[in-house]
Amino acid sequence: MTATDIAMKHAWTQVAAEAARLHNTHLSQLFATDPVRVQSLTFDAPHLKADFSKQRLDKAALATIATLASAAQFDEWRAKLFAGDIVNTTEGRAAKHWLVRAKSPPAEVQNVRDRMAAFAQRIRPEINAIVHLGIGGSDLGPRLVIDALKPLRIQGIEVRFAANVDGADVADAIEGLDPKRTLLIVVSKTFTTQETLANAEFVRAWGPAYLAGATAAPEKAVAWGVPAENVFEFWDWVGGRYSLWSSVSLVCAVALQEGAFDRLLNGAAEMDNHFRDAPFAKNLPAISAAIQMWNREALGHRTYAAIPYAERLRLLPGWLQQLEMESNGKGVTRNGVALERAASAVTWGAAGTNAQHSFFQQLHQGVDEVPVEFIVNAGPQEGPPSHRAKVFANALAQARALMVGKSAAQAKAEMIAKGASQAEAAQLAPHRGFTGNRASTMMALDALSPEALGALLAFYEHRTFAQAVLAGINPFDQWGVELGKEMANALLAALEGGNPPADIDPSTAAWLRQLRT
Ligand SMILES: O=P(O)(O)OC[C@H]1O[C@H](O)[C@H](O)[C@@H](O)[C@@H]1O
Repeated sequence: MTATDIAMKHAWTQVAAEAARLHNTHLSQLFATDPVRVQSLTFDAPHLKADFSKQRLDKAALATIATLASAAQFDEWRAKLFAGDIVNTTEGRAAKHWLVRAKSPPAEVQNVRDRMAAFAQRIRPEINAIVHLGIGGSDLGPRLVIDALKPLRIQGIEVRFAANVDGADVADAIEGLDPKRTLLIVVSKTFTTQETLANAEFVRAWGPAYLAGATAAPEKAVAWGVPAENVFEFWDWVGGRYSLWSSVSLVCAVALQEGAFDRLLNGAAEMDNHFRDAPFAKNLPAISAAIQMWNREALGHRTYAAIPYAERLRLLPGWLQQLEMESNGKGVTRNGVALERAASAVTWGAAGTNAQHSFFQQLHQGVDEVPVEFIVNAGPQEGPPSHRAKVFANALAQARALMVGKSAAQAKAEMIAKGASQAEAAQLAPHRGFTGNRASTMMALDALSPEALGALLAFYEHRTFAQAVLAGINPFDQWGVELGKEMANALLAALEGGNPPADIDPSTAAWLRQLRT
């Protein structure tokens, strides 16, 4: 065991003791004993405010997690990230996604930005549609940004995305478009991804007039047929799920109004400065990481739900899912030692208020507690002005209901007051009671501007990194996706008429026989 491992083990004993102290404390009680709880557990960062007062922890618990952060060498790892040191140790790479959005980037980054802007200006008058093909990190980020910033979209340019290798996706993507006025953008860091290349072959054969690519393997894109002048590079030091700031978002540079993409980068850079410079105790991504870790590793909540109460952020949970689960869904420490506790929870969610009418039932009355992260847009909103208060009322009500609940006795009394008989009320009370005491965070963006969106997404990137540091893992590799890819290649050959692999198991063999084309 290294000295760091020993220090972290010791700090964990203290964190676990704090968790045991607070395990049976009702959230409402925490407010009763601390009149300044809201102020002391609300944190600000550029464009973003977060209130953690409805989480099951107090200042003492947070201070204990801070000792874990120093045992885990949080300051040192953060410095390494921003120094461009090799933090992705299994692949021998830096993780410099922050450099791609820097205010004064190096020449190679600025050069691509300038080429993207020039390309955007040149191509806009020629097209009325863009088909963006990519998957995972080459899809989820730009898809979210295009959806979130719809009011800033250029009129007259339709944007379609396809990722899935189920042909329905790409068939939908070109449906009704005029190839003579369509720009196809093929996005793949490696330019080897089966799904993206299969979709790209199909759309290229359909005959789009314009073709561009975004990749960290420009020679492969050119060999595939993208004109060299339309290949926009990014670099192996930008992880796929951290890449939306790069040429991966060429679609945003073209389809959003002039300057919007730069504003997104600027907002992210503001969050970078905050994360880089603020001490742990005032650092929003770091504190939020500590709370994520507290919920997962100290209190044992296996999942959490991210619920944006903003329709324009409806794609946020999907993007966040890849970011967090592909980064921190790991089983060993940086040194390859099996983890004693999980490094991250299952991330899932959907936009409110829709989510209230589908799965919130379980959040309120299911046996397992699922911490919820609410995100609201406190700035101007689109559509009918009277809707604004309704969105906020619902978000606040859900968070409050999760916390305060309603006892069976209270439910019974309410029913009797409304005229139910004693027997009927007694029978229904257990069904109509809520345990409450369920944790949530309330976060607010100052607007749904490109800057605020950039800051929010960068906040999540840094939180993911900070959580990885607290868990002692490498968040920048994804070896777990490789095995399935290798097997898919072998099975594809068998499905297309070749022999099944010699070591095939009986179940897969039976399915191969059934599904063979
Ligand atoms: O951008 P690409 O090289 O096509 O990769 C697309 C995606 O596929 C891989 O399987 C990885 O798991 C993702 O991290 C990546 O974003």
